[in-house]
Amino acid sequence: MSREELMEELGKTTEALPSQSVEDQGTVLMDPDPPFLKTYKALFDSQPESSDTDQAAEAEECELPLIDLSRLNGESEAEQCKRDIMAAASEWGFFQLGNHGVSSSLLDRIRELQANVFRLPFEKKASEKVMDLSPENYRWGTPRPISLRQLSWSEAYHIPLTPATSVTKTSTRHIMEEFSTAMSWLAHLLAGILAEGMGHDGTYITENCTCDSSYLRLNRYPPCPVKDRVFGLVPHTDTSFLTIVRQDQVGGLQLMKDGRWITVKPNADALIVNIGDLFQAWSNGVYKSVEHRVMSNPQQERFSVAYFLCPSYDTVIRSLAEPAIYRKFSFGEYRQQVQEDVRGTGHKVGLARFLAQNT
Ligand SMILES: C=C1C[C@]23C[C@@]1(O)CC[C@H]2[C@@]12CC[C@H](O)[C@@](C)(C(=O)O1)[C@H]2[C@@H]3C(=O)O
Ligand SMILES: O=C(O)CCC(=O)C(=O)O
Ligand SMILES: [Fe+2]
Repeated sequence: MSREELMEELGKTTEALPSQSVEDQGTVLMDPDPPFLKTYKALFDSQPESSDTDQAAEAEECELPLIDLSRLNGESEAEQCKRDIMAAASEWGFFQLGNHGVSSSLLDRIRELQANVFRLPFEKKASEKVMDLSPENYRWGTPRPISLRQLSWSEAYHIPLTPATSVTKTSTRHIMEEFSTAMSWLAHLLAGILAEGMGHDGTYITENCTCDSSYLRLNRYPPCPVKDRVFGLVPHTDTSFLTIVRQDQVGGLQLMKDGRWITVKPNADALIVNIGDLFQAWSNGVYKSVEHRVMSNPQQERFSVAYFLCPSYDTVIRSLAEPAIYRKFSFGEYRQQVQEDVRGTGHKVGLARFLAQNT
């Protein structure tokens, strides 16, 4: 969708903007960035300027295991390819996919859509439906950070993949559906291979991960003038079975490996796959949901899009093996606990809340 088409589509809603004096209007109207410095002023004023060394120090760059997915088509190579996927999920919790079959033109159209949507004025993103993305799905910063270490200098659209309610599908919805269909197919393929590695035929995943519980997350990381004091996205593990991420050339994604942060080298042709909390619990710790974060960048804005493979809320995650590390829990219970912790303490606790011996 070109910028002209987008502005045309938005033209119908521009008069809805709040009436402000010209200079305010100038500020309000055009600034796409969320008001981080203003909103979290108390934190910036009260916390020392000292930048946290582990954030300032450049983490070493690594080549994530790269899996060439076309090997699955070869008679002889398919089994080895599956073993490589299981090994990466177990030792790294992360791997990259080459020859994944998602067209680069689709990836480019998603990036272009993100650039157009996120460049709209913050006021509009926060208060109005932008194309068919509603303001409830627009997130930015962190709900109630206690310290700057808990603040994420980023904004995101969280897009549930329930079948589109609107009959007239806008071009946005088309692009989203095309992309999420491709991601869903890949995610189910990988989940099936990982489940097979656990001696299960994977139907448990495919039957429970209907598309209406998985979701897309469009991320934008605005340029950050206080780079050494905040993250683009705070360290976290994902609340999913697995996540497929496409980052752009700017880079900044880091993951924890052997107690050290390492930077994932951007590779425009590859998709990044990371194991989420639910696969770690279900596999009883065989597959690892690894902490990752995004570093803020003073000069360049960064975009990424993530697809989260999630089961329905009533699906019970029960460890396959004994003794179970985690007690069984429903995905709904898990999500609820994560949200409670994020709202209450400013960060996600995650699986540590569900250790078996806690019962
Ligand atoms: C502030 C937070 C919300 C989040 C957990 C976190 O501490 C940082 C990352 C956020 C994220 C990103 C990916 C997923 O959408 C999510 C569910 C997750 O696992 O980590 C969200 C968390 C959330 O919104 O609950
Ligand atoms: O932007 C990235 O590269 C990673 C985003 C991420 O970790 C997430 O959305 O959970
Ligand atoms: Fe993540």
